[in-house]
Amino acid sequence: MTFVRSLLGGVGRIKVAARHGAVAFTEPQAAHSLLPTQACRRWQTTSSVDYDNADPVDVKRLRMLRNIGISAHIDSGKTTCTERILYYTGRIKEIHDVRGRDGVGAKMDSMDLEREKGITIQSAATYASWGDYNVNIIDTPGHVDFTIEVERALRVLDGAVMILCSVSGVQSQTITVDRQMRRYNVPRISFINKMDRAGANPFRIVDQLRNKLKLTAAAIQIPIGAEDQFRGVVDLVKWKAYYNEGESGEELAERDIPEDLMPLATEKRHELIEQLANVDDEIADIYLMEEVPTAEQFMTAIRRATIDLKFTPVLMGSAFKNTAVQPLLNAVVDYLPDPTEVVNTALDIKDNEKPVDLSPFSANPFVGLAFKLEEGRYGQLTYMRIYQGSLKKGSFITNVKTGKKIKVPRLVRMHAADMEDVDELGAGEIGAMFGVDCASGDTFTDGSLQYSLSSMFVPEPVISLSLVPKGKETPNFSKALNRFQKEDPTFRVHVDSESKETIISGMGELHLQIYVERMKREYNVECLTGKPQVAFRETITQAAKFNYTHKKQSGGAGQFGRVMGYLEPMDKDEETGKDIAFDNRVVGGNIPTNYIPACEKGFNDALDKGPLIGHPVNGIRMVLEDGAAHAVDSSELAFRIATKNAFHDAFAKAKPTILEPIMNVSISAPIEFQGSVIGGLNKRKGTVVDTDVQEDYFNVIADVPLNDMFGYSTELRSATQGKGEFSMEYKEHLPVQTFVQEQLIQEYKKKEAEKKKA
Ligand SMILES: Nc1nc2c(ncn2[C@@H]2O[C@H](COP(=O)(O)OP(=O)(O)OP(=O)(O)O)[C@@H](O)[C@H]2O)c(=O)[nH]1
Repeated sequence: MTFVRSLLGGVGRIKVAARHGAVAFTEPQAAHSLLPTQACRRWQTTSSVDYDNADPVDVKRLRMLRNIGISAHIDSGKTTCTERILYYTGRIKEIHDVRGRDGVGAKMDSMDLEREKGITIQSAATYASWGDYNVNIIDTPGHVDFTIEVERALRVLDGAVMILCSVSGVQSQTITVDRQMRRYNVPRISFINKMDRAGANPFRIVDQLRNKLKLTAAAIQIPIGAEDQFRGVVDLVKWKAYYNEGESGEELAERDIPEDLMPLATEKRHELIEQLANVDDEIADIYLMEEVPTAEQFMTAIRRATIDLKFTPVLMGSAFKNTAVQPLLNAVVDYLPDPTEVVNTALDIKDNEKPVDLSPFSANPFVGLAFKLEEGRYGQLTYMRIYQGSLKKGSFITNVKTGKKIKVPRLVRMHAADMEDVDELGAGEIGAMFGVDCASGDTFTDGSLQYSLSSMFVPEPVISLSLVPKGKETPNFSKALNRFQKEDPTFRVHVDSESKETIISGMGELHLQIYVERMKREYNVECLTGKPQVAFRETITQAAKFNYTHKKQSGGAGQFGRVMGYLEPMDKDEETGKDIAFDNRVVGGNIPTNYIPACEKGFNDALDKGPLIGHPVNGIRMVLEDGAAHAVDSSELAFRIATKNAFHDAFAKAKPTILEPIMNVSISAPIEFQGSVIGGLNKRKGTVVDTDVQEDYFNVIADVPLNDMFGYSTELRSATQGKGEFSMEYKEHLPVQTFVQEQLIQEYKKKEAEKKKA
């Protein structure tokens, strides 16, 4: 039997030098890592797969395999749910709850910090057997600061379970997860958890899936009993009632539908048929004839529509109360695709990067994607999804990007923090190799193919902190930073060229705090941190010309370089994710070609520290059209300086502006505090996008500049007597208001002047 499991990783930066506790890094391999992946896979129902020419044993193995992710808003119960799945599938012998209530903690939250804080930080992966099926599960973190973990998981998975809370429903992070699932074309089933909670209302959540996420969704179950009387579910497809029995709900009893539930079951089955008829022709015909589909017709239609990304079946249960988790597992195998139902496309580098469909069988030449790197106790672990062919211990594979051939020294499958050695992993599977040096996102083949699988979407960091190790200098400081960067592409490190301070940046305060804490716990390096700073950016809003001559003739060899051209705003390129370009259009040799790279260097020098407030410059194209050189005095340095200064001149004329990260903030609190919460948001320059009221609680979603969110948790706590909750996620960078721009510039000038004095 073959299994799979695991998670993924980041495009690392490579360390170049470490001195005085500061670390310098080369640029990340960003262009490759930013390719959007929409184009790289699509879904198919089984008809176009060439099963006839494949090994029947391999086909059977693949048909019995599911690679799934579990994603949701924070605290919806993903970890609890995964724990129950592991228990019912026999992977673990006992149930332990999150937050270490019983001193053990859930199996999937294996880092100490995770257990203490009761949140999932690194996605843990595991596999389980359900009947004749092998299911590989990735438990992804819910907090927005760890979005990259979710992105990585979705890239290599074939299907997902989206968990929602039966009371809170669609929350801000659910919207993020929805966006990610769409980006990576992941078919999903939805699971409404916490059905035991007071106020649980699954049908209101189904409405939210339709209205807020615009999904064609329908419940395929109804609950038996409500809140603390919740005891099981009626399956509208199989037309049977299911109850969990036994101490931990390990027995699933099938009975007839109770009489009193018949009217609701009939109504909801009708709704299911109606929704399916909208997306599936076969059900549409049955619906028009006013008939009821058979269980088999229902199941094939739900499977077809789910895999085609047209429909999400909605299930419900209570992981914590051990109710209706087994039907969820049944739905995973019944409705989510196996690896042969996914068409993954690679680019053939030998053939002008022509897209080629990969064939998911083990007999084909090997193609795999290294999607996560993890530095563990026993060395570097590289997680790999095998797209075609098989990966064998001791075999040689080639890194397509570097051309380096390596031997697979050791191959394992992961079970949270534990591992199990294996000799071979077949097509469609996920596993990990030891001791292989590569970057996350690298494609490996057997050497006969030069295929490249496009890589993962990496969001921009929004917040940064300066970091100084306390006490004596230690190489562990740079070692830790280097490792974190290799693991997590949203965690960046750079050294401020003037202050020589090490600056870390990432997706939120919690994200950075966790790394500072891990430095202390795992590397014994305590650090002092500066105040969190918003990751502003600088850009221009109109084109402006430059014509700049750099000239110096004070004794010795002179310096001469003249550059002419213009700057213009540049939108992000959809294909490459790049929004910065240097375009050389000099003809006739007015600037000799050997000086052009120096000009480009000058342009890059100018981007690091914007002229307005010293933040990075984005969204700009520099077009070099003409210039002049001197036979004796021109040099690379002269052209580099000329271009940097020309950039500054033109930047000032191009209506420059500061961009700030805008956060999508979701707040919920008791209804009596609605006025003060909305008032608080207004004061923080928030724009309310949506509000809704459920029972005695209200939810509000607003866009607020990150710069105005500092201290918000304290404010919310005091405004709601500690009863309000909020979460936020990065939405976009937008121009700051004019007066804010003025303020920021003045502050920056003052700081610079103070630095000079000192
Ligand atoms: N009432 C109730 N509580 C639940 C249920 N499932 C989980 N919980 C509780 O909800 C809290 C969060 O559960 P987790 O399983 O950690 O949620 P998560 O989604 O993995 O959380 P993150 O990893 O932090 O995003 C814990 O206190 C659980 O005990 C449920 O079915 N009913």
